[in-house]
Amino acid sequence: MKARLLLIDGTVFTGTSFGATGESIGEVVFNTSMTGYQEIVTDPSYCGELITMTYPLIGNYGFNREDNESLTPHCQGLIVREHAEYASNWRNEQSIDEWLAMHHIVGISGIDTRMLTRKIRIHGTMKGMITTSEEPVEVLLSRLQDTSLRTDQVAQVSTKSVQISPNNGKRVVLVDYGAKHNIHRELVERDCEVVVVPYNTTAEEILKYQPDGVMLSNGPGDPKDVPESVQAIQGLLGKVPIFGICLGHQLLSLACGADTEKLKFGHRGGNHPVKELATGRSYLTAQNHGYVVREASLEHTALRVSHVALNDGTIEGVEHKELPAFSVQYHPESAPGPLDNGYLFDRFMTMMEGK
Ligand SMILES: NC(=O)CC[C@H](N)C(=O)O
Repeated sequence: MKARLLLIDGTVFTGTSFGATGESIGEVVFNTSMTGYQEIVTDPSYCGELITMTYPLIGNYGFNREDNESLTPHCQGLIVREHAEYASNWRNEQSIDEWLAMHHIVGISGIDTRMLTRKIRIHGTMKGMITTSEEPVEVLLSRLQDTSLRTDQVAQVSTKSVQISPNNGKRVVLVDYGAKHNIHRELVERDCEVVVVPYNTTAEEILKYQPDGVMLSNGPGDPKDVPESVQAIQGLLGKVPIFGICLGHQLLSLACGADTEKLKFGHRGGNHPVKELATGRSYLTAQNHGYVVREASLEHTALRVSHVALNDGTIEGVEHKELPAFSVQYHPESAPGPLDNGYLFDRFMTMMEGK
Protein backbone atom coordinates (compact mmCIF):
# COMPACT_ATOMS: atom_id res chain seq x y z
CA MET A 1 0.00 0.00 0.00
CA LYS A 2 1.19 3.50 -0.82
CA ALA A 3 2.13 5.82 2.04
CA ARG A 4 3.38 9.39 2.06
CA LEU A 5 5.67 11.37 4.30
CA LEU A 6 5.02 15.11 4.41
CA LEU A 7 7.24 17.68 6.03
CA ILE A 8 5.96 21.02 7.30
CA ASP A 9 8.14 22.79 4.69
CA GLY A 10 5.97 21.19 1.99
CA THR A 11 8.31 18.35 0.97
CA VAL A 12 6.43 15.18 0.03
CA PHE A 13 8.02 11.72 -0.14
CA THR A 14 6.10 8.78 -1.55
CA GLY A 15 6.86 5.32 -0.26
CA THR A 16 5.31 2.05 0.85
CA SER A 17 3.37 1.49 4.04
CA PHE A 18 4.47 -1.15 6.54
CA GLY A 19 3.40 -1.74 10.12
CA ALA A 20 0.10 -0.03 10.91
CA THR A 21 -1.88 1.93 8.35
CA GLY A 22 -3.37 5.33 9.15
CA GLU A 23 -1.81 8.64 9.99
CA SER A 24 0.69 9.93 12.49
CA ILE A 25 2.13 13.37 13.13
CA GLY A 26 5.34 14.03 15.03
CA GLU A 27 8.75 15.63 14.95
CA VAL A 28 10.96 14.04 12.28
CA VAL A 29 14.36 13.10 13.69
CA PHE A 30 17.15 10.82 12.44
CA ASN A 31 19.16 8.11 14.13
CA THR A 32 22.48 6.90 12.68
CA SER A 33 22.71 3.55 14.52
CA MET A 34 23.39 0.58 12.26
CA THR A 35 21.71 -1.92 14.59
CA GLY A 36 19.50 -1.73 17.66
CA TYR A 37 16.30 -0.65 15.93
CA GLN A 38 14.17 -2.61 18.42
CA GLU A 39 15.70 -0.84 21.42
CA ILE A 40 15.33 2.48 19.58
CA VAL A 41 11.64 2.16 18.73
CA THR A 42 10.87 0.99 22.29
CA ASP A 43 12.87 3.81 23.94
CA PRO A 44 10.15 6.02 25.52
CA SER A 45 12.31 9.10 24.86
CA TYR A 46 11.08 8.92 21.24
CA CYS A 47 7.49 9.64 22.30
CA GLY A 48 6.15 12.23 19.85
CA GLU A 49 8.84 11.60 17.23
CA LEU A 50 8.91 10.06 13.75
CA ILE A 51 12.23 8.21 13.63
CA THR A 52 14.26 8.11 10.42
CA MET A 53 16.88 5.37 10.43
CA THR A 54 19.85 6.35 8.25
CA TYR A 55 21.05 2.73 8.01
CA PRO A 56 19.37 1.51 4.81
CA LEU A 57 18.07 -1.93 5.87
CA ILE A 58 15.95 -2.17 9.00
CA GLY A 59 14.21 -5.25 10.42
CA ASN A 60 16.65 -7.88 9.11
CA TYR A 61 17.01 -9.69 12.45
CA GLY A 62 13.37 -9.25 13.50
CA PHE A 63 11.94 -8.51 16.93
CA ASN A 64 12.03 -10.52 20.16
CA ARG A 65 10.70 -10.21 23.68
CA GLU A 66 14.04 -9.59 25.38
CA ASP A 67 15.33 -6.48 23.64
CA ASN A 68 12.46 -4.13 24.46
CA GLU A 69 13.39 -0.96 26.33
CA SER A 70 9.75 -0.52 27.42
CA LEU A 71 6.67 -2.72 27.24
CA THR A 72 5.23 -0.83 24.29
CA PRO A 73 6.73 1.55 21.75
CA HIS A 74 5.96 5.25 22.15
CA CYS A 75 7.46 6.69 18.97
CA GLN A 76 5.01 8.14 16.44
CA GLY A 77 6.33 6.26 13.43
CA LEU A 78 9.30 4.80 11.60
CA ILE A 79 10.87 5.96 8.31
CA VAL A 80 13.27 3.64 6.50
CA ARG A 81 14.95 3.12 3.15
CA GLU A 82 14.09 -0.58 3.10
CA HIS A 83 12.33 -2.77 5.63
CA ALA A 84 13.21 -6.46 5.69
CA GLU A 85 10.13 -8.52 4.95
CA TYR A 86 11.80 -11.69 6.20
CA ALA A 87 13.81 -11.57 9.38
CA SER A 88 16.66 -14.00 9.79
CA ASN A 89 17.93 -14.60 13.29
CA TRP A 90 17.61 -17.40 15.85
CA ARG A 91 16.09 -14.92 18.33
CA ASN A 92 13.55 -13.56 15.87
CA GLU A 93 9.93 -13.90 16.97
CA GLN A 94 8.14 -11.37 14.76
CA SER A 95 8.84 -9.38 11.62
CA ILE A 96 9.10 -5.61 11.82
CA ASP A 97 5.90 -5.34 9.80
CA GLU A 98 3.88 -7.54 12.21
CA TRP A 99 5.43 -6.02 15.29
CA LEU A 100 4.73 -2.39 14.30
CA ALA A 101 1.20 -3.28 13.17
CA MET A 102 0.52 -5.00 16.51
CA HIS A 103 1.57 -1.84 18.34
CA HIS A 104 -0.30 0.53 15.98
CA ILE A 105 2.88 2.25 14.81
CA VAL A 106 2.92 3.44 11.20
CA GLY A 107 5.99 2.81 9.08
CA ILE A 108 7.01 4.03 5.65
CA SER A 109 9.73 2.45 3.53
CA GLY A 110 11.24 3.25 0.16
CA ILE A 111 12.21 6.71 1.39
CA ASP A 112 15.43 8.43 0.34
CA THR A 113 16.54 8.68 3.97
CA ARG A 114 19.86 10.21 2.93
CA MET A 115 18.09 13.16 1.31
CA LEU A 116 15.70 13.43 4.25
CA THR A 117 18.57 13.43 6.75
CA ARG A 118 20.48 16.07 4.81
CA LYS A 119 17.36 18.21 4.81
CA ILE A 120 17.03 17.88 8.58
CA ARG A 121 20.71 18.62 9.09
CA ILE A 122 20.39 21.78 6.99
CA HIS A 123 17.01 23.07 8.19
CA GLY A 124 16.70 21.38 11.59
CA THR A 125 14.21 18.81 12.88
CA MET A 126 10.69 19.57 11.74
CA LYS A 127 7.11 18.52 12.11
CA GLY A 128 6.02 15.80 9.71
CA MET A 129 3.28 13.32 8.92
CA ILE A 130 3.23 9.72 7.72
CA THR A 131 -0.10 8.85 6.17
CA THR A 132 -1.75 6.17 4.07
CA SER A 133 -4.61 8.56 3.26
CA GLU A 134 -5.26 9.24 -0.43
CA GLU A 135 -6.31 12.87 0.21
CA PRO A 136 -4.67 15.63 -1.89
CA VAL A 137 -1.39 17.03 -0.60
CA GLU A 138 -2.94 20.46 0.20
CA VAL A 139 -5.49 18.85 2.51
CA LEU A 140 -2.82 16.81 4.28
CA LEU A 141 -0.51 19.81 4.58
CA SER A 142 -3.16 22.03 6.11
CA ARG A 143 -3.96 19.27 8.64
CA LEU A 144 -0.24 19.03 9.43
CA GLN A 145 -0.06 22.81 9.92
CA ASP A 146 -3.14 22.83 12.15
CA THR A 147 -1.96 20.05 14.43
CA SER A 148 0.22 21.17 17.28
CA LEU A 149 2.64 18.71 18.78
CA ARG A 150 1.88 17.55 22.31
CA THR A 151 4.01 18.69 25.23
CA ASP A 152 2.87 16.15 27.83
CA GLN A 153 5.01 13.24 26.67
CA VAL A 154 6.54 12.56 30.10
CA ALA A 155 3.07 12.18 31.63
CA GLN A 156 2.16 9.84 28.78
CA VAL A 157 5.07 7.45 29.28
CA SER A 158 5.82 7.61 33.03
CA THR A 159 4.59 4.84 35.33
CA LYS A 160 1.23 5.56 36.98
CA SER A 161 2.06 3.63 40.16
CA VAL A 162 5.04 2.84 42.36
CA GLN A 163 6.82 -0.43 41.56
CA ILE A 164 9.33 -2.05 43.86
CA SER A 165 11.87 -4.74 42.89
CA PRO A 166 13.13 -6.08 46.24
CA ASN A 167 16.84 -6.81 46.49
CA ASN A 168 19.52 -6.93 49.17
CA GLY A 169 21.73 -4.03 48.11
CA LYS A 170 21.37 -0.26 48.01
CA ARG A 171 17.87 1.15 47.72
CA VAL A 172 17.55 3.41 44.68
CA VAL A 173 14.48 5.42 43.82
CA LEU A 174 14.29 5.53 40.02
CA VAL A 175 12.23 8.54 38.95
CA ASP A 176 10.54 7.38 35.77
CA TYR A 177 10.30 10.12 33.16
CA GLY A 178 10.18 7.36 30.52
CA ALA A 179 12.94 5.08 31.79
CA LYS A 180 14.53 2.53 29.51
CA HIS A 181 14.54 -0.99 30.98
CA ASN A 182 18.30 -1.13 30.83
CA ILE A 183 18.69 1.51 33.54
CA HIS A 184 16.70 -0.79 35.82
CA ARG A 185 18.79 -3.79 34.70
CA GLU A 186 22.08 -1.99 35.40
CA LEU A 187 20.91 -1.16 38.94
CA VAL A 188 19.61 -4.68 39.63
CA GLU A 189 22.89 -6.13 38.33
CA ARG A 190 24.58 -4.15 41.11
CA ASP A 191 22.14 -5.70 43.66
CA CYS A 192 20.14 -2.50 44.06
CA GLU A 193 16.57 -2.58 45.31
CA VAL A 194 14.79 -0.38 42.77
CA VAL A 195 11.73 1.69 43.65
CA VAL A 196 10.25 3.11 40.44
CA VAL A 197 8.12 6.21 41.05
CA PRO A 198 6.06 8.46 38.73
CA TYR A 199 7.68 11.59 37.30
CA ASN A 200 5.63 13.94 39.48
CA THR A 201 6.51 12.35 42.82
CA THR A 202 7.51 15.06 45.30
CA ALA A 203 10.86 15.16 47.12
CA GLU A 204 9.10 14.39 50.44
CA GLU A 205 7.45 11.29 48.99
CA ILE A 206 10.74 10.11 47.48
CA LEU A 207 12.63 10.62 50.76
CA LYS A 208 10.00 8.56 52.62
CA TYR A 209 11.48 5.47 50.90
CA GLN A 210 14.77 6.29 52.67
CA PRO A 211 16.76 5.76 49.46
CA ASP A 212 20.53 5.41 49.35
CA GLY A 213 20.40 7.19 46.00
CA VAL A 214 18.02 8.67 43.45
CA MET A 215 18.31 7.90 39.75
CA LEU A 216 16.76 10.40 37.33
CA SER A 217 15.86 8.59 34.13
CA ASN A 218 15.83 9.50 30.46
CA GLY A 219 12.57 10.67 28.96
CA PRO A 220 10.87 12.41 26.05
CA GLY A 221 10.24 16.06 25.19
CA ASP A 222 11.49 19.40 26.41
CA PRO A 223 12.80 19.35 30.02
CA LYS A 224 11.05 22.68 30.59
CA ASP A 225 7.69 20.94 30.15
CA VAL A 226 8.03 19.25 33.56
CA PRO A 227 8.67 22.03 36.12
CA GLU A 228 7.21 19.86 38.89
CA SER A 229 10.06 17.38 38.37
CA VAL A 230 12.64 20.19 38.55
CA GLN A 231 11.10 21.31 41.84
CA ALA A 232 11.26 17.76 43.25
CA ILE A 233 14.97 17.50 42.36
CA GLN A 234 15.64 20.80 44.15
CA GLY A 235 14.14 19.22 47.27
CA LEU A 236 16.46 16.19 46.95
CA LEU A 237 19.78 17.94 46.31
CA GLY A 238 22.15 17.51 49.22
CA LYS A 239 19.86 15.03 50.97
CA VAL A 240 20.67 11.98 48.84
CA PRO A 241 23.15 11.09 46.05
CA ILE A 242 21.70 11.78 42.61
CA PHE A 243 22.60 10.35 39.20
CA GLY A 244 20.81 11.68 36.10
CA ILE A 245 20.70 10.31 32.57
CA CYS A 246 19.65 12.34 29.51
CA LEU A 247 16.34 14.02 30.45
CA GLY A 248 17.38 13.37 34.07
CA HIS A 249 20.63 15.23 33.34
CA GLN A 250 18.75 18.18 31.85
CA LEU A 251 16.33 18.30 34.81
CA LEU A 252 19.17 18.14 37.35
CA SER A 253 20.85 21.02 35.52
CA LEU A 254 17.65 23.08 35.51
CA ALA A 255 17.21 22.32 39.22
CA CYS A 256 20.68 23.76 39.85
CA GLY A 257 19.84 26.98 38.02
CA ALA A 258 21.25 26.18 34.57
CA ASP A 259 19.34 26.53 31.32
CA THR A 260 18.63 24.18 28.41
CA GLU A 261 18.14 24.82 24.70
CA LYS A 262 17.12 22.90 21.62
CA LEU A 263 19.77 21.59 19.24
CA LYS A 264 19.22 22.08 15.52
CA PHE A 265 18.97 18.37 14.72
CA GLY A 266 19.99 16.62 17.94
CA HIS A 267 22.30 13.69 18.62
CA ARG A 268 20.83 10.26 17.91
CA GLY A 269 23.07 7.32 17.23
CA GLY A 270 25.39 4.67 18.62
CA ASN A 271 28.86 6.06 17.98
CA HIS A 272 28.99 9.59 19.42
CA PRO A 273 32.44 10.30 20.88
CA VAL A 274 32.48 12.00 24.28
CA LYS A 275 35.46 13.22 26.28
CA GLU A 276 35.63 12.95 30.05
CA LEU A 277 37.46 16.10 31.13
CA ALA A 278 38.90 14.73 34.40
CA THR A 279 40.85 11.96 32.65
CA GLY A 280 41.08 13.20 29.07
CA ARG A 281 39.69 9.83 27.98
CA SER A 282 37.26 9.51 25.12
CA TYR A 283 34.37 7.11 25.12
CA LEU A 284 32.00 5.96 22.42
CA THR A 285 28.46 6.60 23.53
CA ALA A 286 24.87 5.94 22.58
CA GLN A 287 22.85 9.13 22.35
CA ASN A 288 19.30 10.26 21.80
CA HIS A 289 18.62 13.86 22.64
CA GLY A 290 17.28 16.99 21.01
CA TYR A 291 17.98 19.37 23.90
CA VAL A 292 21.20 20.25 25.67
CA VAL A 293 22.38 22.20 28.72
CA ARG A 294 23.54 25.68 27.69
CA GLU A 295 27.20 26.04 28.64
CA ALA A 296 27.08 29.76 29.43
CA SER A 297 24.21 29.15 31.84
CA LEU A 298 26.45 27.07 34.14
CA GLU A 299 28.51 30.11 35.10
CA HIS A 300 26.49 31.10 38.14
CA THR A 301 25.61 27.59 39.25
CA ALA A 302 27.40 25.06 41.45
CA LEU A 303 27.78 22.71 38.47
CA ARG A 304 30.91 22.03 36.45
CA VAL A 305 31.17 20.39 33.05
CA SER A 306 32.45 16.81 33.30
CA HIS A 307 31.97 15.55 29.72
CA VAL A 308 31.84 17.18 26.29
CA ALA A 309 30.73 15.92 22.87
CA LEU A 310 33.70 15.67 20.52
CA ASN A 311 31.54 16.22 17.42
CA ASP A 312 30.15 19.64 18.34
CA GLY A 313 31.59 20.57 21.74
CA THR A 314 28.22 20.58 23.53
CA ILE A 315 27.87 19.53 27.16
CA GLU A 316 27.56 15.78 27.74
CA GLY A 317 27.87 15.66 31.51
CA VAL A 318 27.91 17.80 34.64
CA GLU A 319 28.78 17.29 38.29
CA HIS A 320 27.92 19.30 41.36
CA LYS A 321 30.92 21.02 42.92
CA GLU A 322 29.83 20.35 46.52
CA LEU A 323 26.96 17.88 46.63
CA PRO A 324 26.83 14.22 45.57
CA ALA A 325 25.07 14.73 42.25
CA PHE A 326 26.18 14.12 38.67
CA SER A 327 24.60 13.41 35.33
CA VAL A 328 25.29 12.61 31.70
CA GLN A 329 23.48 13.58 28.54
CA TYR A 330 24.26 10.28 26.82
CA HIS A 331 23.20 6.72 27.63
CA PRO A 332 25.65 4.82 29.87
CA GLU A 333 23.08 2.00 30.02
CA SER A 334 23.64 1.54 26.25
CA ALA A 335 20.96 -0.78 24.77
CA PRO A 336 21.50 -0.15 22.00
CA GLY A 337 25.06 1.00 21.87
CA PRO A 338 28.58 0.63 23.20
CA LEU A 339 29.19 -0.78 26.68
CA ASP A 340 32.06 1.63 27.43
CA ASN A 341 30.15 3.72 29.92
CA GLY A 342 28.91 1.27 32.54
CA TYR A 343 31.57 2.72 34.86
CA LEU A 344 29.20 5.59 35.62
CA PHE A 345 26.82 3.20 37.41
CA ASP A 346 29.81 2.02 39.46
CA ARG A 347 30.57 5.66 40.28
CA PHE A 348 26.99 6.06 41.49
CA MET A 349 27.41 2.94 43.67
CA THR A 350 30.57 4.43 45.19
CA MET A 351 28.76 7.70 45.80
CA MET A 352 26.01 5.79 47.65
CA GLU A 353 28.64 3.95 49.75
CA GLY A 354 30.01 7.30 50.86
CA LYS A 355 26.60 8.60 51.93
N1 LIG B 1 16.81 10.39 25.84
C1 LIG B 1 16.42 11.41 26.55
O1 LIG B 1 16.22 11.36 27.76
C2 LIG B 1 16.11 12.66 25.78
C3 LIG B 1 15.93 13.90 26.61
C4 LIG B 1 15.14 14.98 25.90
N2 LIG B 1 13.82 14.51 25.61
C5 LIG B 1 15.84 15.43 24.65
O2 LIG B 1 15.40 15.13 23.55
O3 LIG B 1 16.86 16.09 24.72
